[in-house]
Amino acid sequence: MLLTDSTKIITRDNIQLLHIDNAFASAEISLFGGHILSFKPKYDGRERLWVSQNALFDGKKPIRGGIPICWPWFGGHSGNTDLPAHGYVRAQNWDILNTEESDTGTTITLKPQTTAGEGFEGNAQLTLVVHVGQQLRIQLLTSNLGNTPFTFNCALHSYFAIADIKHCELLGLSKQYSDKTRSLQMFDTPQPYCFSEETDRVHIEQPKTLSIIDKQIKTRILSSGHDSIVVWNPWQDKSSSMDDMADDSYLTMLCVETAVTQWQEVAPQATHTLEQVIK
Ligand SMILES: O=P(O)(O)OC[C@H]1O[C@@H](O)[C@H](O)[C@@H](O)[C@@H]1O
Repeated sequence: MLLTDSTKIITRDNIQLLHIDNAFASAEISLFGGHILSFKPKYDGRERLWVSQNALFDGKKPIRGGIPICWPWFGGHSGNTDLPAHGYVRAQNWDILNTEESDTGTTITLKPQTTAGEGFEGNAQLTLVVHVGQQLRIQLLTSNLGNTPFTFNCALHSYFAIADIKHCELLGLSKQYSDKTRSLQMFDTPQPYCFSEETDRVHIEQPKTLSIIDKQIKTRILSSGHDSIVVWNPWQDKSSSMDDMADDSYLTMLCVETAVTQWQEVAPQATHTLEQVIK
């Protein structure tokens, strides 16, 4: 695969990373999982993504942090609890299909080595298109190559780097959410939306724009092709119980995930596009 001048491959432990450095930004994408690990626009030099200091790069376990790709289901599998949470492509090696430079940045196209796996019957093609420019644009395209429709769920499970979870606010959500920490009961979205405990919520609404306000600094998240936004912070006890998170690391991260959780149908020869843009 021919890489452009602004892209190179580096190795970290057992995995290969694509490092991108162009006039607008730098970024890093792990070929294990098609998993974006870093995005730093040059106009402010601020890292937008959080990666756990205890994350494993063993090429077996999904990386804790960055933007895991959840597909073709979200959370646990509905029929078989033995199957991996969030699907199987985040623990797979991905291939580079193309790298391209334009006036606005570098575009990288990747695909997982296979889309077939236990727990999913569809004949699908999955493509990840990442544009690294002044903003980061991520598109996850799910195409149906078969003759019958299939349904799937997915998410761009972004971990945002923040200064302090106890002093940050999420703007842009207003309806009800299903609370995974309270037996999936429905609650009204708090206003203002601040954080003081374990948070694991599926908001069934489709806001185009969300903002994380963190010590006056704003990170903007634009979404399309989604039916939900998932908001997650494990808080202290769960962080401590996870091997790949430090005890206090919940303080500096917030997941805001552009997601499909309501089983999107894809007709034969059709393509569904899930998109998240980070500014
Ligand atoms: O540990 P994992 O599989 O990466 O998942 C992390 C979290 O991901 C969130 O999307 C889920 O809503 C949480 O329930 C889950 O704990």
